[in-house]
Amino acid sequence: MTSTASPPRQGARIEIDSLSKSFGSFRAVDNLSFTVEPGVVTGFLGPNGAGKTTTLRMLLGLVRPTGGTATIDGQTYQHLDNPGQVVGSALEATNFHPGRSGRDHLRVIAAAIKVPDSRVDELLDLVGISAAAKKRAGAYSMGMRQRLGLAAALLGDPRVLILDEPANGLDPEGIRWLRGFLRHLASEGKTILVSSHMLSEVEQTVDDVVIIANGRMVKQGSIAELHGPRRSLVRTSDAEQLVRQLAQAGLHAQRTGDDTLEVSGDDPRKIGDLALAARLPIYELRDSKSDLEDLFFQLTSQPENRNRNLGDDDQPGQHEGGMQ
Ligand SMILES: Nc1ncnc2c1ncn2[C@@H]1O[C@H](COP(=O)(O)OP(=O)(O)OP(=O)(O)O)[C@@H](O)[C@H]1O
Repeated sequence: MTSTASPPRQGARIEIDSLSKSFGSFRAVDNLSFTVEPGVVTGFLGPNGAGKTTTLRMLLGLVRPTGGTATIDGQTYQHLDNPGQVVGSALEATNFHPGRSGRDHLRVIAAAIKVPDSRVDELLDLVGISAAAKKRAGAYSMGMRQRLGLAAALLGDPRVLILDEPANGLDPEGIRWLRGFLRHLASEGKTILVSSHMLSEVEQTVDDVVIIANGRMVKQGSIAELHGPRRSLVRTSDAEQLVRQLAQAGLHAQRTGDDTLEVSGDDPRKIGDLALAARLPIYELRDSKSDLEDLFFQLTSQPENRNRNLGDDDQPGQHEGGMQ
């Protein structure tokens, strides 16, 4: 494939390759490898202390890896030509001068990354906080701080957006707004990596997931893959008989309760028709979705993945400022 044949891509791929970080004898990130593609929203998930923020900080050149590499568009953050216009990030919703207004906070960043002041009002409007533009950011609610952080991340119209727990502190309406907003940015071809410690919080926002626990990879794939093949739940008067009836028609079904069964496949009409032919009433027929939060818990709480912070002796040292 020649590069001239491919259309220009707005996004840039993030590549994490054998990345590790130790703080003293504590391995916060342990040989992690994954890629994040443009044009989709990727969730970076793991329980508290799993190593998400440390990984993001290495990607942003704020923490020095003990081993491996973290690159954006093939370059480490330090080697990017114009980092402010390649990658925008919001790591902490409190990372601003509390006495400064929201607008002034954005102006300072705009000047630093050489973006015209006009972008500031544009972004305040886009994230829905223009009415509070002149208020002290210190008086903002958590949700408003999240929006301000997002505006700051987007000032340079970056191709890559990295957000640490952006849904924290947002009310249901805010989460809904964020979902639509991130989906829109992804549809423009941006690369979006969003961390969260709750799969249910981002389940409807992300297309792909990277799940880590205890600094290590647990699972990577699409949300659809996590859900597994489609299944239907059926409630009827005689589950055993319906299982037999469906089996004769080549459908795989198994009883899951006194009057319920689960059928593999994706044709509820066929199930309904077969039940009618067998003169069995249908009391309920619906998609049987796996509970992703349960799955997330199972994946991350296996003994080998259980978080060392929650009860181990091998405790990390104090956090330090600056490059670590
Ligand atoms: N500077 C540091 N010094 C010592 N230990 C650290 C330092 N930074 C992080 N850690 C430890 O590394 C582990 C991973 O922390 P990290 O903040 O990356 O996790 P996280 O997945 O982002 O968790 P959370 O969801 O709680 O933010 C934790 O045990 C944390 O205490």
